[in-house]
Amino acid sequence: MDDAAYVVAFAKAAVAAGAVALRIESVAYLRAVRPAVAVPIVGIVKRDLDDSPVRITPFLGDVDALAEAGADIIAFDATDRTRPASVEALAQAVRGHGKLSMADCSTIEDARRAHALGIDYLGSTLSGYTGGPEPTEPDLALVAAMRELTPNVIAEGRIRVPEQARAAAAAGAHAVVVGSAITRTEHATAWFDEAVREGFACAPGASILALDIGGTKIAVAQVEGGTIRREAIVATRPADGPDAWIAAAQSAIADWSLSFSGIGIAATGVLSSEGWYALNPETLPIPNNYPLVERVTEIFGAPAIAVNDAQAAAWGEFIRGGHGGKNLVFLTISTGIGGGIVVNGQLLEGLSGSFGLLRGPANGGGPLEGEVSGRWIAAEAARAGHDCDAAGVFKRASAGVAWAEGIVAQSAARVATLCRDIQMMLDPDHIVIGGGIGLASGFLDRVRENLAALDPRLMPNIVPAKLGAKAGLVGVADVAARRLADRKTA
Ligand SMILES: CC(=O)N[C@H](C=O)[C@@H](O)[C@H](O)[C@H](O)COP(=O)(O)O
Repeated sequence: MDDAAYVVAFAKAAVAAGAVALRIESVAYLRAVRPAVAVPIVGIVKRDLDDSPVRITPFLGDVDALAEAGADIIAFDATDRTRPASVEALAQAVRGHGKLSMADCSTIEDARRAHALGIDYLGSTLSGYTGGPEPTEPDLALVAAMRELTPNVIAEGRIRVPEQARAAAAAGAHAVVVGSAITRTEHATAWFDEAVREGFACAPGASILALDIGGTKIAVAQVEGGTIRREAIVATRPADGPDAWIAAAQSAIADWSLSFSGIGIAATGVLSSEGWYALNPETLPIPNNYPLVERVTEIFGAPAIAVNDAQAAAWGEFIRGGHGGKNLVFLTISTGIGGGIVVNGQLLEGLSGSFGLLRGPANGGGPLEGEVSGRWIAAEAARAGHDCDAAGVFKRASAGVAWAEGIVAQSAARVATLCRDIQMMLDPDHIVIGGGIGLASGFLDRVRENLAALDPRLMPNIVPAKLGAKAGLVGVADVAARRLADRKTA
């Protein structure tokens, strides 16, 4: 598309569609376009310099050439970086030709300086291009901040779809520049290509192998488009170590003739860029920083990703639980308490959602899960002289046995406090509760009863989990499909 004939054709098409001005790069293209359209033209020259990162109209001579070629407005880099000509000198040169000036800014500080120099238009052009990773969205916050300085704000950079152009205008832009989405057809085509590939990975036919490695069992499933096609479960033998756990998963599916595009691993503990490690080695004694993703990739021969099991389950409930909304907190209350948080449709990872490790209310500041979970319920029963597990305590509580009711009530009250605190911190649309204790008969009702006196506006919306033990498999398969598709197109 880098050809004067195409540039002229794009220019005419833009004007025919309603564009009130054009931004044209290079003196040659400006000369070609000038006689073809009647609208004002913002002219720039782009250069790659050895001794300066400034690319847009760096030299005073560029200003002269653009003015001569018929630009009405001349734009130049207005960032505070090493440069051949100062912003002030460029602005003066533009003024000297009787033209209007546009400052291509990267920050509000650039804009302030440019405005103080009397530059006519402030553009958000260079936001995101002066270091660090390139953002994907337009910088509308900068547009809005510049609008506080002057109404002559031009929104520019990464405006790809009409909705973003509308939002830029609504944020206070006087004009909106759309570049690549219109003229770099090779880029626009690549965006669609990427989106389609991402879709393929989540499509009904795409198979993901999902592993859910917990303290007592390992579930392996073939997941297609969010549906579990087959599943196998093997016991985790904690003492054997991770190589053996992976080998057990592999032998569990030895007779599946299966091809899959990727692997998602949901696992207890923390999955960090350094590897896999246990927060609570009692659940599973994971050696520190075990390279789980690398080993699984090697052994199964397909690309893998890994996510904490409760976080994977949170994602599974978010995408398939039918709860609605964009924000959700998931709690699984069983032998311990796991959790996951989805904010604005994004899953939080790392340590987030380690609700079981919050400080409990009892003396000593021990972890909350040690004062709520199934293990605690059974231990409380034993302390009271009754030999039964958590399920037995629940059975007796439902039958109205006072000591059992007391234990369940205490656990539910602590979960209620946790839900209240979560609501205050994150204000999620739903708090989804799963796990053997969380879903035990009457437990959620008791949690809600404890919150009955709360101001209704602060009341958490507590709902039961829908996917049960499958949530982690479904969730991690989806995370894998998305990430692996991203990787393919990166
Ligand atoms: C950073 C930089 O060099 N921007 C340049 C400025 O002229 C152009 O490459 C961009 O295409 C233009 O700003 C429009 O933005 P987008 O193509 O994202 O709609």
